[in-house]
Amino acid sequence: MAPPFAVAAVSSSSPLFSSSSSRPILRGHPPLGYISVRPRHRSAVASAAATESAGKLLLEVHGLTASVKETGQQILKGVDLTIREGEVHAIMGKNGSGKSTLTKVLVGHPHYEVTGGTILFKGENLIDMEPEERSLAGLFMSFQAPIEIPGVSNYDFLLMAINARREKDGLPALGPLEFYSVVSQKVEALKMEPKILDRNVNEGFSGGERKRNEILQLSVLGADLALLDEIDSGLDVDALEDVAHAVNGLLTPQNSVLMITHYQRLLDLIKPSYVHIMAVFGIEVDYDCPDFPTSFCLFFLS
Ligand SMILES: Nc1ncnc2c1ncn2[C@@H]1O[C@H](COP(=O)(O)OP(=O)(O)OP(=O)(O)O)[C@@H](O)[C@H]1O
Repeated sequence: MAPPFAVAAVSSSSPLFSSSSSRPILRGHPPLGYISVRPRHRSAVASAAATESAGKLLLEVHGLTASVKETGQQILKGVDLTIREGEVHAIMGKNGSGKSTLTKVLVGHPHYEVTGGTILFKGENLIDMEPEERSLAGLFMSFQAPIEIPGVSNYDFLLMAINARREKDGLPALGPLEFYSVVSQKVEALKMEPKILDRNVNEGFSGGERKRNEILQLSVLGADLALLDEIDSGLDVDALEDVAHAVNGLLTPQNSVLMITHYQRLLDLIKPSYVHIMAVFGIEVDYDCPDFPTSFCLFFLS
């Protein structure tokens, strides 16, 4: 049976934190698998002003439930999540609480079945789209364990992927030489060896190389919403800084990032506008957090 985890967004400025101990006040038990990111305690005027100044809606998830297709085991039990353009969201929480499953469901991973709720991406029903269509619509996912593609070089893979995106956008295909000048700059920016382009996708790559390669794919393809699942795992300090620098360099007021992490060090490098925490014990805290001091997250994880 899946554990009774809940997800909430928290802020240091929240009155739910007592000033003396910085501990959150428990507010009863939210529904299992619950995620909410919308502030509940703002005044109507403050809420209206915030909505007016906020970016356009990018992702709207409501009451999402999902199961493992093969066994019918329910993993997601009613997820609500709203992401606007220009926001960086982080999800933290205990192992096995459903963080990766949520992102895999968003990209249409075939192992999972959506059993209820809605997902709108840029106003379109994401659930009706094939995984390829989701990618072409501007969704990118960096997997926790990136897969190998034997027999396909990194260079050919990236060229195919970018040309598929360009075709969808009505742009002419890039030729191999033209693309080389684009991709080699990205490789250099990520401090990767140029020969990484000639190697088969992820074949024999070290853990760190795989993670950098995921971010190389993101920087070549671009995305309206990038889902980054534990991009910090397996990276040494320098590599983490390079990867975070690359992700920060891709952020614009029009695109967004949803990152999963267990570590504060990533949040120190890629500053989140919202942090959602998979919490046990039915803690429900529900605020946005532009200046979130990430040590608060660790309280929940300890
Ligand atoms: N395809 C699957 N088959 C069986 N069980 C699955 C499958 N996918 C996910 N689960 C189960 O669902 C639960 C949530 O898994 P998930 O990987 O989403 O957790 P997580 O929060 O990302 O964990 P971690 O922090 O360890 O990466 C786990 O108990 C996991 O074993």
